[in-house]
Amino acid sequence: MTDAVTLDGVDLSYGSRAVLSKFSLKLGVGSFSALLGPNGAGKSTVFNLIAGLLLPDNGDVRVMGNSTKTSRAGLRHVGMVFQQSALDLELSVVQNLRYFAGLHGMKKPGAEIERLLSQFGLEGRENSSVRDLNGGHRRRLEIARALLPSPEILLLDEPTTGLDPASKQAIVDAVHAMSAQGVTVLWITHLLDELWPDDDVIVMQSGNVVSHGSFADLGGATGLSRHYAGHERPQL
Ligand SMILES: Nc1ncnc2c1ncn2[C@@H]1O[C@H](COP(=O)(O)OP(=O)(O)OP(=O)(O)O)[C@@H](O)[C@H]1O
Repeated sequence: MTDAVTLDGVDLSYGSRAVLSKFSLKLGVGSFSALLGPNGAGKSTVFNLIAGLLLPDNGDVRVMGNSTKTSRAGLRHVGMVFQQSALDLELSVVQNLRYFAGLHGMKKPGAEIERLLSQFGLEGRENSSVRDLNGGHRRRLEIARALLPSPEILLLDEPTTGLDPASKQAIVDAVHAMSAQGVTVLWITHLLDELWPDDDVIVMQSGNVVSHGSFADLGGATGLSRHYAGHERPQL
């Protein structure tokens, strides 16, 4: 499988605090990878390196073959959904999407906006103010927004935190469907019930990958919860 993302021998420190040391990881095109690990393991640091928001001190991060150190070209391919909302509450659903499309130089985004509104169950809410949407619909809009420029890679940092089960399921299903269509997904989560048997699971601890395999091969939720620590179990 061709790699959409490679981190090769990456060192990353915040001041004197070394978080990643000789860290390597590959994400194949169209793979769905869940990045798990206790608080402070380095998950968001990996996310930010792939997003180009951080550059490695040493080593290389490549996105669609382009090193983030020398080229921004690969980053055109990356959509991001952060824990914190990036939506403008004062604008309507469609205004948020049109504004984002403009930032990405999309000339005629109408058809793509309509397709995404339908895919994420937001038809009929085009003109609603984001302020009036519930948390589940806001998250769906956030993901639709990230997908608008048709990124080949989608990074999501705990996108379902705080959502009701139906909204959570809708997002989990939609993002898995994107991956089946060839989008490479990296999904940071603490919630094992969001994972499907064939998902690639990467468990980090203290800046290292300590387990890597399919969700099924790592023993599913039962097997992983013995080893993996989320918010609930701080020991790995
Ligand atoms: N800007 C920063 N300055 C200094 N230290 C930082 C900074 N960002 C992260 N860290 C530290 O780097 C380590 C890794 O943090 P990171 O946010 O990548 O972990 P994480 O696995 O995403 O954690 P969480 O699940 O809490 O989001 C932690 O010890 C954190 O305190």
